Amino acid sequence: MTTNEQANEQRRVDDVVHQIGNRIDRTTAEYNDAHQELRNVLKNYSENTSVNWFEVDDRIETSAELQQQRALVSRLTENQNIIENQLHTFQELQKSPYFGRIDIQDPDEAAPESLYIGTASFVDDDENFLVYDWRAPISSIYYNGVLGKVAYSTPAGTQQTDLLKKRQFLIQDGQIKSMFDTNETVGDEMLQHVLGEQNDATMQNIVATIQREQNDIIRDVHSDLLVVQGVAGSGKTSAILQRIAFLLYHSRRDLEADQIVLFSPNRLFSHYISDVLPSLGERNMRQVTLAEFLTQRFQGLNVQTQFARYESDQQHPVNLAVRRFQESAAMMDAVADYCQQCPADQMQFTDIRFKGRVFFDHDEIRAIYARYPATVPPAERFLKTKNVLEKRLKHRIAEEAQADWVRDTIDQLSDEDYHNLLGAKHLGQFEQLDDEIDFIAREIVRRRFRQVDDAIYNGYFLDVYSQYTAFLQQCPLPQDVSAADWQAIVDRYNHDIEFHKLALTDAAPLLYLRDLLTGGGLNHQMQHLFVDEMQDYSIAQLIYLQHAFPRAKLTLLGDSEQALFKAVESPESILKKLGAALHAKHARLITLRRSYRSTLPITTFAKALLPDGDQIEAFNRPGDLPKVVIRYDAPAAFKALAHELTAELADNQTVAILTKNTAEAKYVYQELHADFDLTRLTDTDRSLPQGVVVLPIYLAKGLEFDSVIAYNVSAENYPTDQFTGTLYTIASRAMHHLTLLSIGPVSPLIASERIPQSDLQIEHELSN
Ligand SMILES: Nc1ncnc2c1ncn2[C@@H]1O[C@H](COP(=O)(O)OP(=O)(O)OP(=O)(O)O)[C@@H](O)[C@H]1O
Repeated sequence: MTTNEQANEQRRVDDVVHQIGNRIDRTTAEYNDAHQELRNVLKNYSENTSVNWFEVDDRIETSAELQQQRALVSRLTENQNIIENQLHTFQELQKSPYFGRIDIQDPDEAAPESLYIGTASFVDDDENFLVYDWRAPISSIYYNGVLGKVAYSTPAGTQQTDLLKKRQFLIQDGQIKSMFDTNETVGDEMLQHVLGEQNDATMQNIVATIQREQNDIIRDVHSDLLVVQGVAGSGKTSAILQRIAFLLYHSRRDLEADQIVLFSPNRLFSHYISDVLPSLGERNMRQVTLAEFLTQRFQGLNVQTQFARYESDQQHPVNLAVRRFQESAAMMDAVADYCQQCPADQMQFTDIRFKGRVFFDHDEIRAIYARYPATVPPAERFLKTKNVLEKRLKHRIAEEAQADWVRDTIDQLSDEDYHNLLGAKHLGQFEQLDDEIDFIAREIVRRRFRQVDDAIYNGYFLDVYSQYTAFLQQCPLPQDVSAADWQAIVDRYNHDIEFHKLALTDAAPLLYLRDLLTGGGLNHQMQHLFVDEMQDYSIAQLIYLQHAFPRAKLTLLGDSEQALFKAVESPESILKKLGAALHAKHARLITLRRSYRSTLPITTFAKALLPDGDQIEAFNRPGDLPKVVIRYDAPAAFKALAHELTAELADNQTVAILTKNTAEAKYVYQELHADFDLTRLTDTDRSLPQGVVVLPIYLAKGLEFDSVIAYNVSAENYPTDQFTGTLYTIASRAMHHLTLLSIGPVSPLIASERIPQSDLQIEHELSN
């Protein structure tokens, strides 16, 4: 690239930055006006709320006026927020207005045109696009096309053009730091630069360097089930976030950020990714972990977390055949069949009680339920039963309203209470005073019986926990599960429930059973459901999530090699299984094989841990070989660990010691915290502190660190290939440096012929 050319480009950058600066001035003035207007209205509002609270008629009038003012406040606040967002977008653009340029020659145009692409559009006062949003239809050429004839989709159909030039820029604070012309989709030079940077504790957007396969994930608007299987560090999480930004742009009118939900692996991760969408001018989607979701659905029960189960699996043998069945689509089908045919006499109805006495007897409830034929779906029968109970409750209220205690209560009501009970009804609305008194009487009784009303509304008259036991008792079992093993599961479930506990494996089938029988649990608002680290979810859980969010399109992302909780599966078999279980109409699998996170030596080592690791393509970023440090007792090991830590801290911003489980993390913390600024992270932590962190690997899922020290990769600690996924996940968290500390002989997974010694630096101290 000639310096002349760079000077021309810099002149354009200067001009665009100048125009953005002018726009910022104007927008700031607009913002100040909007802010002042809002303040005036708010002042007026707070003055109004302190008057006229004594006379009922005045109160009603005041309330109408207040409602009008509240609507005005909300409109002005929204307006102020919009201007504030615009301002923020312009301020970001001013620093780095764009990262790409494409020159195209449209068939019906005389001359070629240069288009510049950035994180948002910028249009000058004459309606010229000085910068195109990276999500605009034309921008897809930048990510997908190689020079020559290219096509791109627009709302009006596919368009053709000739791509003459593709240029990438790195612009910081208005200055071009580097620029390259490329024929590739997005050239490696730029990626080298971006990936070589240090980690700054939160994830960055990748819009300047999105790769072709990632772009397919981001721009897919047709699939109802999109499964992404990508190796560690291949940009799955990045792709989800840019996909959300794309979807919000693409469906601006009918999709809001809070109609998108992401199931994330842990709370640290939620925080780690929280800056990406705002950096693209979008609001964050909803985020929830599986544990949070289940806790919310099972209020009052202590549901086992994935982490607790992982820890417990390491200590107690697991009956794999039973576990496989409990987590399968067959189990969920069995639940659905059971609910569909469950006769009234097997429904576990319970009494609705009030003040220690039976208000509605369970046999009365059963008789109502039994009125409706078995052809009516169970949730509908349940709803009809609720309606009948509501009617009967109304009747009981009317009867009770005649009781003496009610009349006595009315006599003692203050004016204020009387008006409160009248609620929206105006004084004098009733023709007879008796009617008004009757109304008040029923209102008093209704409030007294609210608990019964709530019990009916919430369907508390069905004991879903015993119903689940009844289901388990009759559940058809696969051949490899014996009746005795199954009975042990039923007993354990009953025992747990008694202590308000629930095993993770029971959560999805139990929720499914509850929803199918009672008709609750559905969220029709969500339009997109994303599940990251899907390999840690059972098919049963995914089926439940799809059931719970019936309108949502699904994007599931994972890496079966990183399965800490179960065995590895091939992407194709996963898609087949999911497509069938989730009844997808348009299922699509995208496989990402190129790993971007780690240096070449780290990825080379990590992939060699896996039997089929040669499918992983390492990005060619140079770096030091992973270092294996072997010591033969704990004191020597901690001395070495302290030494390594000091060295790593000198060169890196984020250093993590990753362990196999919580017990190890606690131990490492005990040994080191006196000498280092060290934080042990647990599943309640939400953000990554400065200094060194120590945490079990399952809490580091989805995260990355400049330097990783894997604690105790000895043969004793990682004896068999059951731990391959754990070790691979640990190694693949490292961006620039990886150290493997072993106390005693190193794991056979590392001392394997698949890993040539030349791929490692080995520091071996013989015991004396
Ligand atoms: N196209 C890209 N341009 C620049 N950086 C990228 C690109 N794709 C991925 N990266 C970077 O690679 C790293 C790994 O990405 P990400 O965390 O999205 O991968 P992942 O597949 O979700 O990883 P894992 O499954 O191991 O958690 C991040 O630092 C991300 O910014």
